[in-house]
Amino acid sequence: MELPWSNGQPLGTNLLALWHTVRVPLLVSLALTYLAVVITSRLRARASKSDSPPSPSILEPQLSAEPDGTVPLPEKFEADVLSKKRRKLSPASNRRPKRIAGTQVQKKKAISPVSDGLDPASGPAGAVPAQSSIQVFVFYSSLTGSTAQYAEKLAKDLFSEPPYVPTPAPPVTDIPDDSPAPAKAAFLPPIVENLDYLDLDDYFITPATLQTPNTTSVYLLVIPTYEITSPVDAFLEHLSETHHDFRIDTKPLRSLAGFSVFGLGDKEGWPAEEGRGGGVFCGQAKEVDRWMAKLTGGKRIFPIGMGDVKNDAMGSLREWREHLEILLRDLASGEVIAESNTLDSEDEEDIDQEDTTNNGMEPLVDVEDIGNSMRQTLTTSQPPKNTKSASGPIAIDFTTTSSSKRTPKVKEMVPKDSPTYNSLTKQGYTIVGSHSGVKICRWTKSALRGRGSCYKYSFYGIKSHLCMETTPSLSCSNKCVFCWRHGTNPVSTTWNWTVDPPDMILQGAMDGHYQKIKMMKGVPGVRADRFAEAFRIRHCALSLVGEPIFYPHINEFLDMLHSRRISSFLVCNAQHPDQLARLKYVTQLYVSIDASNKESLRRIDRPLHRDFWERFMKCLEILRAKRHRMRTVYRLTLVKGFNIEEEAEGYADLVEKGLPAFVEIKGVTYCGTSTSVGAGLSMSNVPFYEEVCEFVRKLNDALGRRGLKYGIAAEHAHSCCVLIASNDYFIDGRWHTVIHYERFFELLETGKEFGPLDYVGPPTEEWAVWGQGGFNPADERVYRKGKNKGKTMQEVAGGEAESGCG
Ligand SMILES: Cc1cc2nc3c(=O)[nH]c(=O)nc-3n(C[C@H](O)[C@H](O)[C@H](O)COP(=O)(O)O)c2cc1C
Ligand code: SF4
Repeated sequence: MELPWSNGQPLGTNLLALWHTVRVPLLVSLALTYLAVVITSRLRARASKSDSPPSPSILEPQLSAEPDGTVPLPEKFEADVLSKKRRKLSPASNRRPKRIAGTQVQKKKAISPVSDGLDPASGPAGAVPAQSSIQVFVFYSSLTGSTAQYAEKLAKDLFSEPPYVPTPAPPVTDIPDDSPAPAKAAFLPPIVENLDYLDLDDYFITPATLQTPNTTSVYLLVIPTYEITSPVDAFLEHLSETHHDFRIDTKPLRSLAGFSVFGLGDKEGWPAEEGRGGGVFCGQAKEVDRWMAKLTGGKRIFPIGMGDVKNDAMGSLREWREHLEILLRDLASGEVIAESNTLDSEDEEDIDQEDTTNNGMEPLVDVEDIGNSMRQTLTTSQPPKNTKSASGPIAIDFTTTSSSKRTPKVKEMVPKDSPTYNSLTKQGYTIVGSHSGVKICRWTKSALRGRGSCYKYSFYGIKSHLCMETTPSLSCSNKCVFCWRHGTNPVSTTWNWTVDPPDMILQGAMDGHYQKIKMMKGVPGVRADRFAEAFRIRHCALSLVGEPIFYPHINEFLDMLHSRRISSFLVCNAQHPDQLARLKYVTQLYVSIDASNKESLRRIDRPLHRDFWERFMKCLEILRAKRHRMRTVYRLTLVKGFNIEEEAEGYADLVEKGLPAFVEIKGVTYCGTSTSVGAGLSMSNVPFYEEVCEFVRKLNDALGRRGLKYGIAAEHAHSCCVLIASNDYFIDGRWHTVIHYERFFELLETGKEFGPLDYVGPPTEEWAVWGQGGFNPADERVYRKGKNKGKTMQEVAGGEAESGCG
């Protein structure tokens, strides 16, 4: 076929010619058309985007329209998003109802800032008004100070962050909403309380009452566990006694809004998880949880949490708090009042039965399962899946490791396999039996080398290399800030351990002492004559650490010492009037007077007894009565910033009360333990000798003003110690502070009554009287080099010096 415009050429040739003719205009027009299409579509897209509602994926669960057209945003967006958005909206758009796209949720909730802001008054206008208040109390107990920090942190962080939502709400309509409910009650700022010093009756027999009307309380308890006796034991005992006291309602704390417990423990040291009590990881916190469930009638807001102090306990506390906050918010909304945990009498029996039949074992919920178990707890009246009973304690393991090792219950005060035992032996103590200790003092070593004895030689004639320092009770009822016990010794108000016989303790202590003396034989400078003498103990200082008077057979122990012609100094902490009253003869009887008034004593001695001041005063009365039978001494340990300033008059009043024969005043020895550091003690609290002397003069003047006949008798500047003595010991124009030891034993052997002035020794050495320094010229004085020169031996001695009350 031939085409009209083919000019007789073949078809291919003609088509090619045609393409060459039209190609340029054609390609240009195609490109222009494409450009026009792209630009139009982009402009459309931009225009349509500016009209779209917010992305459902971000705001969907929390948003819905308000009648006034504003949008109640979830709290975490409130600060930044809400203000920006409201600023953007024109008045016209404000009047128009806003269309919100997304899945409809079951309940619309917008938490009022009042429920999260801690002060209702600080809530912005338009916030849901608070009808009542909830007071959160954060209680803690602490032996070495760390739990105090966790408790403070908990109180500080509570509600400080946006609400935590465990899982994002799935896009279905029939599940409960995790977002916070409107608050009906406002949270007042949390109050932190130390259980160790609280009058427990005021908080745990009846709930703490506040003056504020319509206020209910929530108790959060942060509890460490101790295998040894600790203040937690006293708290547990109080809870148990309250529950069993027939005069008190068995659920006296039922009007609390709720409680929850967080335990702190050391999983590496105490890996056992089953059961409760000391020796088990967080075992005592579990006990507290159980008692609180009983006393409140099951008002457990959230299951017990646990933190391993060696494995991110702060992180565990944070997780626990975040979950707890959800339930606290719900509590504030009035929707959930721990009702699934409410106990009836059958439940209580179950718990009691569980104690005996199940060996106290509790199911653990893994941290990953918290969301699920919580959801179940909140939404159904059934117990959570992994738990045996919602009414029993539900332990949540916020730590990651696990172990099945069991630790046996402790019956002895310091068992051989305990950390206390290890810690004490590392510090150089020899543990005798299960509750006694002996340690060679740095002054004993010094005397063996001819470098001087301690103040006891200057004041009373005791040679340090003939002195044994020991205690029949490593436990004490104080937690003095300057104590050397490194915070690991048992503390208790009563003796509740097995008791070793006195002869065994004495023999063990002497063996331990001689063993340590033997180890000195190779030490350069040890004098042969003194080394030989040292194997005949002539004096026993019952001080060291702990409370010797605590030992039930202390009188027999003293008798044994005296029958071996070993004199005795006994230092007690003025907290055990009954034992003090029962005490028979001591060569010299001391009470530690660490402060002149109640508040100062509480701060410095941190006593466990709630009636510590009454006990203290009673002991002074007893001492006053005993002054006719034996030499009595007040031991003052001066701590700068704690008990020196403005206290001379107060101390003078105490001297007037007890009329001791002597007042020994010494500067504190800085031990630098974490406990003392935790209590705010540093080298700056150690007074210089001049400061001690200045205080002594003030005290002496104050005594004079009261008409009390005392004088400054002797000094031992080397150990920062000064002696004030009753004028009874100023005989024939000279001080007679030295003891006639042989006479003391003879008097004892007569079996007749005698008094302290019957065994007064020779005059105080001239070099020891006040103003002469107190260093025996027969000894070699050694000064240390370097920056410590000029400070007292006590300051530079570090861990080698005598104990806080020794
Ligand atoms: C002597 C001693 C005994 C302890 N016994 C236990 C125990 O039985 N179970 C446990 O979980 N933790 C035990 N711990 C670890 C403490 O509970 C943990 O260190 C806690 O943080 C101490 O709190 P605090 O510093 O406030 O006293 C023990 C610690 C010490 C020093
Ligand atoms: S210094 Fe003495 S009284 Fe004070 S806690 Fe230590 S052992 Fe007890």
